[in-house]
Amino acid sequence: MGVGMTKFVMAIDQGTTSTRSIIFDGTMRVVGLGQQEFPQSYPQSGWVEHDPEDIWKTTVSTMRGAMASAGVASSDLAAIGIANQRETVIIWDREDGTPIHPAIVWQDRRTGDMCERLRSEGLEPLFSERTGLLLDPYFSGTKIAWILDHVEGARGRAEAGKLLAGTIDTFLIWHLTGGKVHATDATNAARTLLYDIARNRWDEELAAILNIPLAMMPKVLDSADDFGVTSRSLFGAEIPIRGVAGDQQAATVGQACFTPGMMKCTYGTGAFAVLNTGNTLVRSEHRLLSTIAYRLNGETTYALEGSIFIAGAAVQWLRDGMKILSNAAESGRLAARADDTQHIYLVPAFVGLGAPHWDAEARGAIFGLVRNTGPAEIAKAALEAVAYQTHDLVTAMHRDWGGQGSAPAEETVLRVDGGMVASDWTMQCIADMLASPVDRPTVLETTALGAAWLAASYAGVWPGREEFSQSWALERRFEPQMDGDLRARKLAGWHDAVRRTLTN
Ligand SMILES: Nc1ncnc2c1ncn2[C@@H]1O[C@H](COP(=O)(O)OP(=O)(O)O)[C@@H](O)[C@H]1O
Ligand SMILES: O=P(O)(O)OC[C@H](O)CO
Repeated sequence: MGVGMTKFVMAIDQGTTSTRSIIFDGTMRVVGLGQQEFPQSYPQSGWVEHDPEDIWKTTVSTMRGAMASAGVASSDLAAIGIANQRETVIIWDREDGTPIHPAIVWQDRRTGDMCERLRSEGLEPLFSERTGLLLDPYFSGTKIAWILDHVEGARGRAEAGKLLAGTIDTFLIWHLTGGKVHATDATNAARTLLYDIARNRWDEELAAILNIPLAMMPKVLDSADDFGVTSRSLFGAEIPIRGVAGDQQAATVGQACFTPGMMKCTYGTGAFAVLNTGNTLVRSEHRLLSTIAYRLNGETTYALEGSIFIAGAAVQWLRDGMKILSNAAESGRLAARADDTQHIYLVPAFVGLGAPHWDAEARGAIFGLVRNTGPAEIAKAALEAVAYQTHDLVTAMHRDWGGQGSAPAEETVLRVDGGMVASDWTMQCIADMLASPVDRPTVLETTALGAAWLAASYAGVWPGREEFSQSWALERRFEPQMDGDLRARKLAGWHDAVRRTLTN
């Protein structure tokens, strides 16, 4: 590769439990990786925080680690793409960058009362109409309001223009550019409860209701755009930041779900199903979210999203909390030898339930325990819960999408990715519950790949949409095998268990 022809691209995947930086070469192959976990903080029941310093430090050190492992210098990188855990917010001082509070993480439930109050004032339809979201503590807006309400003097400083707010992408861009750029992309803005997704602009009325000065919010750019360059003091060279998207939207891009009706689901800590609805903003009648899949060249592509808060996290709980697994992979082996005559249902409402129930107060439950229930049956129930919830989301999507007179989503298969798709047992179970195929691609780093493609296509070093879509390759298709009656019985048992868990 000659001078000036560098095609290496770095993706930063700043996730809930770890930060990863991955370098791809010009043929879109992974050539270097840096990964670091960081601590989670649970200061009160239902609260989840991250230390912004951990997020920043793991980002820089994994970027350096990825360059070292690939043997690539900063000057060899054509562009950086950022994918981030969404909704998590940080507020910091405009002058010196100091955060005024720990990051409040997407899973955090502390603004449940605020959401309840806004709902009781009849405001949910307004928020929903403008933002495509619901009044749930999951989203950023009430978290920002909470910090402004609880940190002394914060609202005054925000009104005076002294504080900046942002989701994790914005926080990283600000620091990477040495405080020069305060920006986000449309997919991240779409998760704040402050952004009008039809008009593509911050909404003054919603900001006024939440008492958030819009001056503290970042400029909103396309998902592939000019987000500035990294400051020379960090890595030697100035590396252009050219792609940004929330991690689930980045995975949608990485899975090449560019055609309306295509759908992916990412199974990590939680699970997030995203259905591309093209340039149609589909309003869900089944409590799914309407959101932005990506915005390219000023053109918005919309999506329907179903969000499950606990997927792989239930496996982590079995491993670290209950100590009935020595590693995550053991869950599938245990499930495979569970006693089939037992009907155990685990409703993983550890932080409430997301779509389609949106019950912030619900907490987890296990039903159907008998005298000889053991680790195998519990592990099976935890994995099945992921499949049942996927079924509920995908069913709701079919109804919403079919109702628009578009090609039925039933005709498309579900593309899957995320740490949990390593589990063949779980993937088969999902295909069985959906009664439709599940496709696992060869590249499982789809979130990073999507962020890299956004940046690299903007920088002109990777192919465009068509060629990129054709490079998507199937590793394994899971075909449904379960008898229809058994499936119906199991789903009925699940729905009964959920009913008994809900508080609303
Ligand atoms: N073989 C497996 N079987 C079941 N769950 C798994 C397996 N491997 C990983 N996981 C789960 O996947 C999750 C990690 O996925 P990852 O995509 O890295 O998560 P995140 O991006 O949310 O931090 C963990 O919660 C882990 O329990
Ligand atoms: O960090 P992940 O991969 O679990 O993703 C978190 C989501 O973006 C939350 O909305």
